Amino acid sequence: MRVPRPITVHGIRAPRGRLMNDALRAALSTVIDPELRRPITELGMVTDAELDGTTARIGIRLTIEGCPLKNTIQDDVREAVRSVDGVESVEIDLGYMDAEARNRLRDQLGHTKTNPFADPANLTQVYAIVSGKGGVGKSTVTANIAASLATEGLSVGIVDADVHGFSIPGLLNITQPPTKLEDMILPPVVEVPASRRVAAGRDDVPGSIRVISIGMFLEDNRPIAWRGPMLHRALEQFLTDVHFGDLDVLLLDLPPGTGDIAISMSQLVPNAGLVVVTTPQPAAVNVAERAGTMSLQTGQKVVGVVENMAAMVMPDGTRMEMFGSGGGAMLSERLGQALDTETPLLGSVPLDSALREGGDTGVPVVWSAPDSPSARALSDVADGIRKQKRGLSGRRLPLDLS
Ligand SMILES: Nc1ncnc2c1ncn2[C@@H]1O[C@H](COP(=O)(O)OP(=O)(O)OP(=O)(O)O)[C@@H](O)[C@H]1O
Repeated sequence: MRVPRPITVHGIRAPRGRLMNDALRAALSTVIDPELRRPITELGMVTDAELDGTTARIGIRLTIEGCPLKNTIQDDVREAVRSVDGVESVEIDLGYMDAEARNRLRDQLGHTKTNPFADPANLTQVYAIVSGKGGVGKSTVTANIAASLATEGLSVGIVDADVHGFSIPGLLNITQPPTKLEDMILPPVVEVPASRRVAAGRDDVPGSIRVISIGMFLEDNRPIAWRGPMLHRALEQFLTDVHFGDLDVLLLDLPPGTGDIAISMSQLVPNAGLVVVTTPQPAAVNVAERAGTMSLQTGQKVVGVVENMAAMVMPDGTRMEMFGSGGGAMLSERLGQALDTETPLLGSVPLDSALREGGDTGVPVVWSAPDSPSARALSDVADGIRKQKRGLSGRRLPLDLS
């Protein structure tokens, strides 16, 4: 029987110095690491790619042992390699990077262990979603703004630093823990569902959401009793140790109120704009106003107000104002006067069972029921945020004044 000869190999060397098969390597370059969002061939993860008869032998080196995405990467590798002419079976030799390789990778990613968002030249738009009191829907609004922006093809990050009510992982159905790569943390990534990407005409530019949450670092569901300095350190670590890559937008979900973490945030991310969430109730507006006017002390900008849990339109056309009405407009006006700047009402999100269900199932309503009244209002809020111009405060301007 004639044994097929291995296909000729050209040029490219694997990390161990072996020559790789061009066609297999080209196929492998379409496999994207789910966390790092780059082709595995660029990340030093492919150690071998040989065609032995009709069997493709692929060497893969994962970043860490117990990598939570091991199966996904192997499946993607198999699928990509099977598409190459002449391949009938795929054998994967799985290994792991040593500390040196991981450090090289960290350097290649440009992770500097500094807080990139404090750099005035950083181009990421940063917004803190704040509220005067708990339970007004701040986290739900955050998750949906992120989902809506990602649907438009943006790369979005969320820092969930709401120590007392961290809920972002549940709202986005994230069960995968972050990956630790030496002193760098890779956050789990949530992809926009294919159907939503296609509907938004963004199939070619897939957006994503990278999430880090205080809840990912706690055992069990124990309550956290942290004092200010610990909260400060946690937020600082999220901003320095987590590798978010190049983000278009970073959203910070902070505990409600005007406590220590709000002050820490203003020190760690001075350029962050504030989005103040309130319900339509006058009592909620008073406390939300205090959260907004904190910006007078911190020097941050309030970019707008979101009214949540607004009137629900019933099947007979009547409006059910469970929490009253007018709070959003009132807060927008009061903050505008107090801060002497425009603080628009970015949207009024009605009470909607589709929104609550989306939160319970981990699929934001802008994805699960995009035509529902709450999803439409939340998409408008995201549009309003997207149109914000990044503040020039603290940024270097291209002027030569010498
Ligand atoms: N417009 C809405 N319609 C129906 N349910 C809503 C709406 N907004 C929020 N909810 C529900 O209200 C509850 C509280 O929302 P969420 O956890 O987002 O509030 P929060 O302000 O982040 O609270 P905390 O700061 O205490 O964590 C959740 O169960 C959520 O599903």
